[in-house]
Amino acid sequence: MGMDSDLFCEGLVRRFGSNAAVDHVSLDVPAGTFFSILGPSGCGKTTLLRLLAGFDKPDQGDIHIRGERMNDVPPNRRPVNMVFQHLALFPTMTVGDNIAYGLKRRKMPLVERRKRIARVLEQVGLPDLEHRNPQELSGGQRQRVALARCLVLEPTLLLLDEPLGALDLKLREQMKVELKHLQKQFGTTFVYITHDQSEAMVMSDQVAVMRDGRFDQVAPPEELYREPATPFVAGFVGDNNRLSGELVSVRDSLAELRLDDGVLVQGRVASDNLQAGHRAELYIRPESLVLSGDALSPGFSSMQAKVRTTLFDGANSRVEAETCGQPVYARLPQDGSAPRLSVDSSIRLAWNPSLARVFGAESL
Ligand SMILES: Nc1ncnc2c1ncn2[C@@H]1O[C@H](COP(=O)(O)OP(=O)(O)OP(=O)(O)O)[C@@H](O)[C@H]1O
Repeated sequence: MGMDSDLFCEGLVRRFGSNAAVDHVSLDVPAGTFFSILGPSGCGKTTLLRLLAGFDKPDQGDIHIRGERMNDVPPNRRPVNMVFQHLALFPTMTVGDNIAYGLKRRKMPLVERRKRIARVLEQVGLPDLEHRNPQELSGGQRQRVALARCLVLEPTLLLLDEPLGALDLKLREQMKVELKHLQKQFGTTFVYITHDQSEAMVMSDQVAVMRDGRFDQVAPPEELYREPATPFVAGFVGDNNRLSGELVSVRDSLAELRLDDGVLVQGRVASDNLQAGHRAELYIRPESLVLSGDALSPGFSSMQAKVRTTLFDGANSRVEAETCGQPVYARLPQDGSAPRLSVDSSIRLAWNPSLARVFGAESL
């Protein structure tokens, strides 16, 4: 790890005027990792990627690729390739010539070039399309050619800037899975930026959640989902309900909260800024809320809520209810066991406190 990683950065800062678009970011990406940087628009993802590619220079901090310091190495000398959202394949060149372009510039002999092109097209599942033009391909095929064109150069790092952003929903869903398979097959280290949490979650080995130029948390997808380190991560990654109230007490690792309608509920302590008498927020996922009758499982917390509507969406069907003037969502089982819920009826939603996370309200 550390300096031996494919990508290792320490304390990267990039300022525009008084605003730090990248604000002390450190990262450590071992070889063969699918690493995503996930964050909302304007959080600094593109700025960070440009530093890695060498299109821009950090004001502070160091970038190492496979142990070599890159700060003063120009983009074309870095072992890095980049795939953009609007991938520019050369429209008048065949697929084969598009892929050959970078190899030619490296002065690779024709015979070797032919071999590499055939192999990479095979690997991306397009063995017969070498002589087509890009406009004779589907969107997904074009995407795969763009990847093949980069991967054939065998970069240490492939940087991907929202490459699925321009595709329609169905194709995007399919390409997510395909990209993940391709990355594993090639074993190339991917650094992928996106604002789409589902993309990041499905594909990545590690996800860095970025906000205001900083990383809030770097973890595998499942850990981000189950153990979000900050309220921002809890709210940004996957669906979550947020209930706010006043902290009553903390015992062992359980926090007790008084919601604004007076109900006492519990969840696991998730931050070290919890103080009795201060505001706190409890996050509980829709699938962790159960519709409960009179018999409450021992140790469970519960609250009353009023049904607003039910939202049918197959396995992701939910009820939208209201408590303390706030919407709450609970997953509805679709095996026929879900009760019929009429609008304005009162329901009880219960949860195992170990599945809820309690943060102190952030002082901004
Ligand atoms: N050349 C520049 N000059 C001044 N400010 C800039 C420049 N480039 C980016 N910024 C600012 O830096 C911040 C981060 O921008 P950046 O493009 O990195 O965000 P992003 O996360 O990639 O957003 P998006 O998902 O919308 O592309 C923004 O506040 C942006 O306005």
